Amino acid sequence: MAYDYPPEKLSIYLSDDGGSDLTFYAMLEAANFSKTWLPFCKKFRVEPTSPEAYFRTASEPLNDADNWLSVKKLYEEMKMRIEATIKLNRIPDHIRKQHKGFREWDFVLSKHDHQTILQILIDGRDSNAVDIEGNPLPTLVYLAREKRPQHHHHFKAGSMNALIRVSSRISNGPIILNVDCDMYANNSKAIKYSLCLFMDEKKGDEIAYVQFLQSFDNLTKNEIYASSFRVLQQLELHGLDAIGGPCYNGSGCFHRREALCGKKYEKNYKVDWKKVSDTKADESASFLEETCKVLASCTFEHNTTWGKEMGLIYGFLVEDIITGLNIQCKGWTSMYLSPERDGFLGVAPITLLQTLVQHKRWMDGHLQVFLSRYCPLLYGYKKIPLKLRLAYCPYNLWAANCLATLYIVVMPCLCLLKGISLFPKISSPWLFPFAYVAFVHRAYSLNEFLWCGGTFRGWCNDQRMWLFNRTSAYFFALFETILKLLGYSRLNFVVTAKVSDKEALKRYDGELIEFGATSPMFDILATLAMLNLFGIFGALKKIILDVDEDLQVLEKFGLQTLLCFVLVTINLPVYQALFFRNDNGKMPSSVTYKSIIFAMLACTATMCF
Ligand SMILES: O=c1ccn([C@@H]2O[C@H](COP(=O)(O)OP(=O)(O)O[C@H]3O[C@H](CO)[C@@H](O)[C@H](O)[C@H]3O)[C@@H](O)[C@H]2O)c(=O)[nH]1
Ligand SMILES: [Mn+2]
Repeated sequence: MAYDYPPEKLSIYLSDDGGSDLTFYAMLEAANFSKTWLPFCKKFRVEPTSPEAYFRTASEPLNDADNWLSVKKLYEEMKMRIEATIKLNRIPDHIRKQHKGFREWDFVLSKHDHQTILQILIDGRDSNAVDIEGNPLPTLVYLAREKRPQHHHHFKAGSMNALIRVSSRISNGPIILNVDCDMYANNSKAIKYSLCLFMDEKKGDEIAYVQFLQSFDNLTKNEIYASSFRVLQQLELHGLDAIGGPCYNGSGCFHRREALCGKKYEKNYKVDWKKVSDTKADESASFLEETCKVLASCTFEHNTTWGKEMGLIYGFLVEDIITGLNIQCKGWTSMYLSPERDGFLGVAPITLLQTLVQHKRWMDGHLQVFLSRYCPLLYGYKKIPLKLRLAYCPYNLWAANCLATLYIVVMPCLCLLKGISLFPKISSPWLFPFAYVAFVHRAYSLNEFLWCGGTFRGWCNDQRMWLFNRTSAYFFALFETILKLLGYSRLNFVVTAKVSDKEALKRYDGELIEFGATSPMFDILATLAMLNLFGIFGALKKIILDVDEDLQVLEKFGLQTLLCFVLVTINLPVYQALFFRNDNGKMPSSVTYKSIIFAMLACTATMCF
């Protein structure tokens, strides 16, 4: 709400897919607080404009400290009221009386079974809707779309489409910004920046969306879970600008409403910005609340093209990617923006399992896109440049990467135990191509990583996460996508966890990898780690026992042993979690036993046959 932009031209919509009266209450409090907060932001040039993030680090200014402190106190009191209510887990009567909207929850059966709840908390057209200094406030709307067990809700895409329809009736702004629930505005100029691109006289009218770089405010220095996608975001996505535009990443993205609603780009399409502004409805707020409800109902989309041609596309785990691709295939371009001060900050997963689950969903979704009729190579034919079609493919095929990685993790090590040499001898000239791939390619990657502002340890962690992801999350993603194709499994969006306990948070800040749960993914990771440990033992045994052949062994198995050694080094935190840690983040003992048994079985089987 506190963006550096005329408030009367802003409307903010919150989609509550949880359909919770607690969220509604928090929003009501926020609406009230905004009357103080907006003038405060202007006066003290607050950045970031999220009070929670701002007060976490800011200290009072020298001039007008009293005013500053009183607002901070107001904020903290509000926070306490909200937290107390959450603890109570119901809305007390004196609060219920504050707003007619609470009455809606008398009819809510559960979060999966309720009517549309639509409340205009601040009506920007109302002359009484002003802040404490008498300036207008932006419109603020709460929406919980209708949910019924017998109707599919299509996850985030469904909720976005409901929002698009409701907002088109109430404010109908030509540009839509969408932000995930775990992100906050970090740069009050972001709207103006994106408008600069949309309103560019030469190229602006071609742009369908402006995607901001996704950053996170909870990253540690060396990013143990490699969540920032440093190189991808800072180099690769920028590069796409030159060949048709970046993909849509789901959050921190400004869309042209028309393009999002399915309009095709026509040559010489021109927007007259003076005309598009101010097409607001002139009915009363309560009338709008009643008439818009049907737009967010379960049945509204039946027999329409919503989810197919209009709005976000249904049926994919990466609704954002597929929607962006579809828009580009309609002739629009897109742009990538990464201002010096990040536009939006989000929350990255803080445990290994959360990270793996998130990756699994993404890779599952990407592969699903590749195998669907939207496969960029075919679907984009004659619609988008070949370069852009090709650029989508590496991401789409990330999951398939698991096969090669699993091979390189398992086979060299087993062959080492069995005494089969896979790579050229150390003295052979054929060693060169292998050495080249192994060292030069990694050196290049390290260089890129450092260039994008990462640390050396960060790069090592990044490499480890590649290994973990590819051998577990991607493998399961591949597996599940195939099952889905064969009709054995259904689409399921596993929401990334937003809360974790304090101890886990501490370990995260200390950059200690959090296992602490049983999961088939951990079984795989631990087994592979054990396997390579056995491989190294086997190699050492050979070197020590065959004393006179000493050099022969190294000569023949040098590269293979080195590979095993590198894998063992990458896996050091796994051994630590398996055998040496005592905190709750260690590997559960069932995983330890399983991994030892599986690895031993694999080794014995190889030795015997
Ligand atoms: O049934 C649902 C499920 C999710 N969401 C919203 O979708 C957003 C993203 O969900 P989250 O669990 O945070 O997923 P992430 O993995 O963090 O999200 C990334 O990946 C998603 C695609 O998999 C994109 O939609 C997101 O924009 C992108 O940030 C959140 O705001 C959710 O509230 C809904 O509204 N309804
Ligand atoms: Mn998220």
